[in-house]
Amino acid sequence: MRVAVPVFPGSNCDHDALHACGTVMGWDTIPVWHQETRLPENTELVIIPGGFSYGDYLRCGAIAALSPIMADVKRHADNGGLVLGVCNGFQILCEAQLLPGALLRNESLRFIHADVHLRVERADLPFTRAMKAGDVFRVPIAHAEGNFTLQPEELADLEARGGVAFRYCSAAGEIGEAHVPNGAVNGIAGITNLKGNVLGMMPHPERAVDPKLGPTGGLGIFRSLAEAFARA
Ligand SMILES: NC(=O)CC[C@H](N)C(=O)O
Repeated sequence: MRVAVPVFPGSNCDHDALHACGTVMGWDTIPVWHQETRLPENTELVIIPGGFSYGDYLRCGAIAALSPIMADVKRHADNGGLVLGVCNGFQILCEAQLLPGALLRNESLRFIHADVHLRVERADLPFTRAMKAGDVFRVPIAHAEGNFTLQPEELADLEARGGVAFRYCSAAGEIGEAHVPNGAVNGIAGITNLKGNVLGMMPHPERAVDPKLGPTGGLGIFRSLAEAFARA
């Protein structure tokens, strides 16, 4: 499987994505500077990494969404190619209108780093097919603007079409405001587009995949992608 990881000025989780996909999963993983206009030939998965692209100026992800490489990421997504946006990558995908909604400042107005639990809401996606609906996994968050929001009609539409991939929950899988770290509406931690080939999430699965470095709650997503490509 060939993975492209666009790198913007201020990205820092590109290295986590390269480690997870390259070292841990053994995939051919290529960093791509944001000024490039084409993804590498035969790219199957694009991971838009976390970080602080353009210093989070204007709004997180707003400037990166206009970077030259993003036109080719859109083409890749329009052709059904897989795109995973993590944290700042999720913010960039919303700003690029590849996903609906916006990430506002955390309700606490503070940067939060913590481990959270996520409940799988959709287990039929290329990103989740190795998991089951209702499964709970633990991954880290590290963000200042993870408070996902949508206009009420758009939110109703997102929920009705099953666009919510992951929700924050307790270790036992219970849903509720008490388990939402940032104020995100309906406890939404990750969403997918209509076709299910673009997924954005605030938590960092790519930081929880290597047993040498710590817990491996993020592996379900990478195993799902491996399965999706084995069957393709
Ligand atoms: N870890 C990240 O990608 C951080 C995203 C963004 N800079 C924020 O603080 O919300």
